[in-house]
Amino acid sequence: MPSASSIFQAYAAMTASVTLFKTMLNQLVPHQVQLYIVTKIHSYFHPNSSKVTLVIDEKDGMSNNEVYNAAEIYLSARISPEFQRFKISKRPKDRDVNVKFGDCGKIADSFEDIELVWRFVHEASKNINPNGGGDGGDKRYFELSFNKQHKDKILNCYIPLVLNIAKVMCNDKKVVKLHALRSHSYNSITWDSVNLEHPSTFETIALEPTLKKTIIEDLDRFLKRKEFYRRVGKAWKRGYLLYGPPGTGKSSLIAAIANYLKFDIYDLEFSNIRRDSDLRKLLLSTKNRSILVIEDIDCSVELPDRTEIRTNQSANGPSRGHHELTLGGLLNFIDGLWSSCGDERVIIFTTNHKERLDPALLRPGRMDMHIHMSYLTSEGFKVLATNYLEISDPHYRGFKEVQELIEGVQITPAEVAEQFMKSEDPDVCIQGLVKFLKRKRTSNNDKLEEIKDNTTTDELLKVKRSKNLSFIPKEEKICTPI
Ligand SMILES: Nc1ncnc2c1ncn2[C@@H]1O[C@H](COP(=O)(O)OP(=O)(O)OP(=O)(O)O)[C@@H](O)[C@H]1O
Ligand SMILES: [Mg+2]
Repeated sequence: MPSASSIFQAYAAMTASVTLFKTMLNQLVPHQVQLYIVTKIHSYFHPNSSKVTLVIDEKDGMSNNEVYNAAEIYLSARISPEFQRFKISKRPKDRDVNVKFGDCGKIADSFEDIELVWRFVHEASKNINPNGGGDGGDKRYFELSFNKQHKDKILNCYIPLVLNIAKVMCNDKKVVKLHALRSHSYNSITWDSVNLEHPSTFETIALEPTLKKTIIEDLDRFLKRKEFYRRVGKAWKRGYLLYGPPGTGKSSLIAAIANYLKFDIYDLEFSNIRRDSDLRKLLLSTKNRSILVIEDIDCSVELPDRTEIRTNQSANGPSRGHHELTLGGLLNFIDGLWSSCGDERVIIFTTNHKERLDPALLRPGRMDMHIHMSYLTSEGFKVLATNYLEISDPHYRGFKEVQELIEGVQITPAEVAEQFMKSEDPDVCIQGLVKFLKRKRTSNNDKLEEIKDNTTTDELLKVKRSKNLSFIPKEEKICTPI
């Protein structure tokens, strides 16, 4: 049996050699390398420490954390049937039920062969609110764990992918909103919103097929060109001017565009706005991915143009008129300030009288595309017959006669829609439309005869145009991308 003194001697010798080894190691091996070796040895005995965990809090200070929101949406599509517990909710304005990954354990995911585990954590606040629940100080976060060596790839590729997938999923579910102006008693004006229930889509709208195709392609191109707009230093916005007689589908086209893009509509009614400063405030509070609509721009409000304002101001001092809103103020936003602080904006003006518009609004570069919404054509009639009467057979009885009549009479889609609403029997509707078209043709002929007796040929032509009488060849639908 070894004596206590021999044990002590052996221990002293070992301590001395460890100290000597340490000194030599410190002299021979740099500190960084030593650390690496120690970490490697440690991770061999503790394999879990090769994992890293990202914590994604619900809030970042006062603001929402976009990564948290995206993770919530992304993971909702990955809830597998074996989960026994998850959350569902539906807010009044939601279209569908939302499924959320709640206290249901872990969700495994993979990205380029990297294994990932998501975990949802909810820490209830200890302070009890008398109205029920916590005091609002509950903490919610996601934990995302994976092997440390993939940290850069996860941060630079996987997280952006989650954000993008969530954006697309959100867009699919998105309920398009219509924002309209609301005046308050204390002289301020704000946006008020409702769900856009307008059912108009590119399938239901009666338009020349080529015009429809051109508009859809233009919108698609616009959405794809974020980088292009950045490169050429232009604001990422697109302007459309829709012009044509009442009832030809200008407002319906706006709703179809909104439903297609899933963009909210901001309906800017000029008569409610007094000053440029109000206009600026309202426009700055609109969101990206939205459509700003100004209907009937020619008669919305008497917008004095820039030269008028300058002349009035030099003659009478600064204008203190009731309406201090100027065309310049509006144009500044379209071209200047607002364009540079908003992304994915569409601006649509409508008018029944393009010729009355201020040339400043029409000059190239301001409205990218001028779209003429005109009277119904044979092709447009087929779309309406399919939508309203559910008849897609182009040889259906009565169609030939209607199409011949339509070629000689100017009739709006709204007028045809009205005829098609009169009965549930398609044959009755077609007969009613034939009679309506014949009456319209006769009354136009009578008017022309009456005018003819008292006017010269030039005047007659003018009258024909101004009254949109028949026998004038239909103007071609103009669609001018600028
Ligand atoms: N091109 C069209 N395709 C399908 N339906 C149409 C079309 N044009 C008009 N309609 C029908 O007529 C109704 C009125 O159309 P809409 O309000 O879009 O016309 P508008 O051109 O905006 O008229 P206004 O100049 O008076 O504002 C619509 O609700 C729709 O039912
Ligand atoms: Mg309209």
